Amino acid sequence: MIPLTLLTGFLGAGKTTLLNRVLSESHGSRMAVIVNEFGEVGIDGTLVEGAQGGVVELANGCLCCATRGQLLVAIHAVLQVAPPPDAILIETSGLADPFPVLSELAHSSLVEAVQVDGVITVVDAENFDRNLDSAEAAFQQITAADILLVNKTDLVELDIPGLIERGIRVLNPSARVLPCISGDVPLSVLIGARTSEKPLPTETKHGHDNFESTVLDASLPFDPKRLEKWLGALPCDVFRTKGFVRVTPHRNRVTVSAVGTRYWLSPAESSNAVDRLIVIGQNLDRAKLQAGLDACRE
Ligand SMILES: Nc1nc2c(ncn2[C@@H]2O[C@H](COP(=O)(O)OP(=O)(O)OP(=O)(O)O)[C@@H](O)[C@H]2O)c(=O)[nH]1
Repeated sequence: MIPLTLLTGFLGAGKTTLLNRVLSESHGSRMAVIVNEFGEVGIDGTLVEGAQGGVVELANGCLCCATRGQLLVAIHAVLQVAPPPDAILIETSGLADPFPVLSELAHSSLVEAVQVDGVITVVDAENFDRNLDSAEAAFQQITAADILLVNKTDLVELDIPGLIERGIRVLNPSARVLPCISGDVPLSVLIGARTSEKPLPTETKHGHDNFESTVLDASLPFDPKRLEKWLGALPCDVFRTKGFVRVTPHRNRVTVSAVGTRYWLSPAESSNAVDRLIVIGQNLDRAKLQAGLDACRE
């Protein structure tokens, strides 16, 4: 049986950051990674580095609904690669309810081949309350977890992780809770994380709480100062922005990542990425967002 880990957590909580950390530390182990994105265009597949067992990207819909059938196809495909991977890690979209995914794994033709090794949920310490207030999926991600990583503790006051842990305990008393920065926890903690077989709900209330995604064209170079100003003033309904753009003066490609109005720009590793931004949020005004971005051009 090949161990399968489900990595979940709300939009921008730090799942890909943790995944890359795990991959960089899991020397010698062939890990296959399946990444799922809510938006129609996948970015995470480009941002995942070093999966020796391969990376499969499932974009255009959430694993817990639209892309459901595709997950089994993807796992079967991963298992057919020779030699088969030592472990499989699935990063769900930030809006995924993990329970339907677990239920599908439990009832599928895969029960003889893979075994759920644990559900790891990354919690964004800076946006804990907001995320829980905005989406049912944020509750389900906490409830389903074997391990909860309270991430981004560098961005909050010292007493906040403790308060978050108390809140988590109400929803999930049995999980292990660990505070961290950039998913920095020992790999040994994440392996074999399953604490107990949680009963799967017979019915799940499903929906994405009016979340939607849109793609903004970013094909011309930007003035970095204007871009930063725009990112730092995005409307409050924008939860997550990510993608690639080119910036002046040398037209270097950078990775853009923003959670709410907190943003990160870093040199892009990938040379074959497309210059565009994916925006995920509620009540998105695409025309206004594109106009705002266009105004940041050089
Ligand atoms: N300051 C700080 N930044 C962090 C930490 N963890 C992650 N980040 C940053 O937060 C942003 C989002 O992190 P990701 O790992 O992409 O989050 P994600 O959960 O994969 O996001 P989605 O899959 O798009 O929902 C990135 O720009 C990270 O560099 C942390 O502990 N502290």
